[in-house]
Amino acid sequence: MMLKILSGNQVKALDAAHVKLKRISSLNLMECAAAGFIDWWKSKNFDKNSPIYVFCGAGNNGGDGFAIARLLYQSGFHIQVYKCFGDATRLSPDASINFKLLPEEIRLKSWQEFDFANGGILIDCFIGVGFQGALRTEAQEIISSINSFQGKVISVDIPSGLPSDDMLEGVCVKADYTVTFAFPKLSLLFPEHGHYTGDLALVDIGIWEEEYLPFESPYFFLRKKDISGFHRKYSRFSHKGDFGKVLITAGSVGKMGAAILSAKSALRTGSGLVNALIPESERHIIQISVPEVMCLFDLPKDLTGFDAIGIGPGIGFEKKAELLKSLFEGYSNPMVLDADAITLLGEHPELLSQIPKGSILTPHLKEFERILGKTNNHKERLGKASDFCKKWKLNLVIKGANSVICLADGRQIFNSSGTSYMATAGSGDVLTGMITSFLGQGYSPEAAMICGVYQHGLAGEIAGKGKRRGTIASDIIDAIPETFVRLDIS
Ligand SMILES: NC(=O)C1=CN([C@@H]2O[C@H](COP(=O)(O)OP(=O)(O)OC[C@H]3O[C@@H](n4cnc5c(N)ncnc54)[C@H](OP(=O)(O)O)[C@@H]3O)[C@@H](O)[C@H]2O)[C@@H](O)CC1
Ligand SMILES: [K+]
Repeated sequence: MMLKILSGNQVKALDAAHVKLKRISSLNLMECAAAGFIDWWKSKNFDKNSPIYVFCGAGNNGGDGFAIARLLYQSGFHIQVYKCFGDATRLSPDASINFKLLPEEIRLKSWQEFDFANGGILIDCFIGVGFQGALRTEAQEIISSINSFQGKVISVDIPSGLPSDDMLEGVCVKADYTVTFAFPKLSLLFPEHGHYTGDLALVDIGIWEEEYLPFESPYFFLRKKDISGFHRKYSRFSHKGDFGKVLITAGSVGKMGAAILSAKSALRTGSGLVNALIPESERHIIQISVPEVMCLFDLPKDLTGFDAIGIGPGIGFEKKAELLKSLFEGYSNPMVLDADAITLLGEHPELLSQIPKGSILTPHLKEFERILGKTNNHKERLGKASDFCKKWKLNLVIKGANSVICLADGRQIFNSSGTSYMATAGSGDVLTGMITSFLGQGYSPEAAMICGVYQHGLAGEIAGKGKRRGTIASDIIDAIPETFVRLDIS
C-alpha cells in the first residue's frame, strides 16, 4: 500500500479516527509528533550552543511547538519560546496543556520582543494545516518578520501561511527545512513552493497506511518501501528472452548522445536485448560507445516481436510525424513517448487517439504545455493531466523535483527520490530507457513507471552524492545497478 496524501481539512478526521483506533489521546499524538521531530533534529547534528527560538501560535501547531521546546530543553539546548498569540485563553486544549508543561526555566516572550537580526535557529510553529481564509494583518507581520530572520528557519508541519492543498497567494514563511507529519501536505510538493518549503522531511507519527483507506484522495506519495512489490522476480532458469527485447528510437545527426543514453539505460535496467533505430550514417557512434546495442536503420515491417518501444529523445522532427503514425499502426502495446515525440504530438493532436492505450508520455514542464496547453500553476497542471489521462487512457510522468506519475484512472503519485543535481542534459533520456526497459520485462505501465521513476531518482542521488553539481547523465546510468542492490532486487 502506498501513502495517501490527504487534504488539510481531512487531517482532523484522520487524527480522530486514529486516536480512537489506538485508544490514545490527541495529546499523545501531539507528543508523538514532537518526539518524531526530535528524532529528525538529532539526525541533523545542529550545534548545541546555537540559540533556538520557538515561535508558537494558538492552535495545535503551536502545541507541537511547546512540546518540541520542552523536549529540546530536556536534551540540553538553549530554548526561548515566542508567543504569536494574545493571551493563553486562546490556546487549543492540547496546546494549552503543553503550554503549562513548559519548564519554568524557558523564557517566554511575545514575538514583538524578538530581535530578528539575531542568528541561530527559529522553529516555526505559528500556523499549521489549520490555516483558513486570508492571513490577518498581524499574522502577515509575524511571517514577514520571520522571513527577515538571519539564521536558519525550520517549519513544523508546513511553513506558516502556506495553504495545505492550494497555491500560495499571500505571504508565507520561507523555511530552510520543513518537517511534516504523517504525510506530505500536497502544496509542499508543488515546484512553485520549493523556495518556501526548503528541504522536506516526513515524520512518521504511527498512523498506518490502512487508516487512510476511508479517506478519498487521488494523490499518493511513493517511497522506497513501496518499490520491491512492483518488481518481477526472475528464476534461475530465466534467459535473455525473459528480460525483454526493446526498441529505442532516439538520436539524429548531432544528437546521438540521446540514443546512447537511453539505450544504455535500458541495458543497465536489465533489458535482455536492445535495438536502436537510428540514422545509418551515425551507426559508428553508437556501436563503438555501446557495443551491446543492435542498430536498425529502417522501421521493421513487423513490430510485434518487440516487448516494448521507447521513442523520442533527440529524434528531431523531419518526417517524424510519419514515423509516429507507422509505429501507432504497427504496434498495439503500451509504448514510451518522450521529448521530440511529445512535441510532435503537440503539433499533431490528431495522432493522440492513435497512441496505444496505456502508453506513457514523459514530458518536462515545457513539453507538457505543448500537448496540454498553458497552465498557470502546478495545481492546474495536475487537474489538466488527470483529465488528459482519463480521456485518452494514457499515462503521464510530469518530470521535475517530485515527478508526478499520472495514471489513466486518475491517481497521481508523487515521487520522493531524486536530487537537484539531476537537472542536467540527458537525464530525461535515461528515464525513457529505464521505463522502456521495465515495460519490456513484462511490467505493467504502472509498475514500469513506479520502478523507473523511483530508481531514476535514486540513481541520481547515488551519483550526486560524490559528484554534486558535477553529476552528468552518464553518472546516473552508472548508478542504476546500485539501485537494485539498495532495494535488494536481484
Ligand atoms: N496528524 C497530524 O498531522 C497532526 C497534526 N498536529 C498539528 O496540528 C496542526 C493543526 O492544528 P490546528 O487544526 O489546531 O490548526 P493550526 O494549524 O494550529 O492553526 C490554527 C491557528 O492558526 C490561526 N489561523 C488560522 N487561519 C488564520 C488566518 N487566516 N490568519 C491568521 N491566523 C490564522 C488560528 O487563529 P484563530 O483563527 O483561531 O484566531 C489558530 O491560532 C498541524 O499542522 C500539526 O502541526 C499534531 O499536533 C498531531 C498530529
Ligand atoms: K508552521
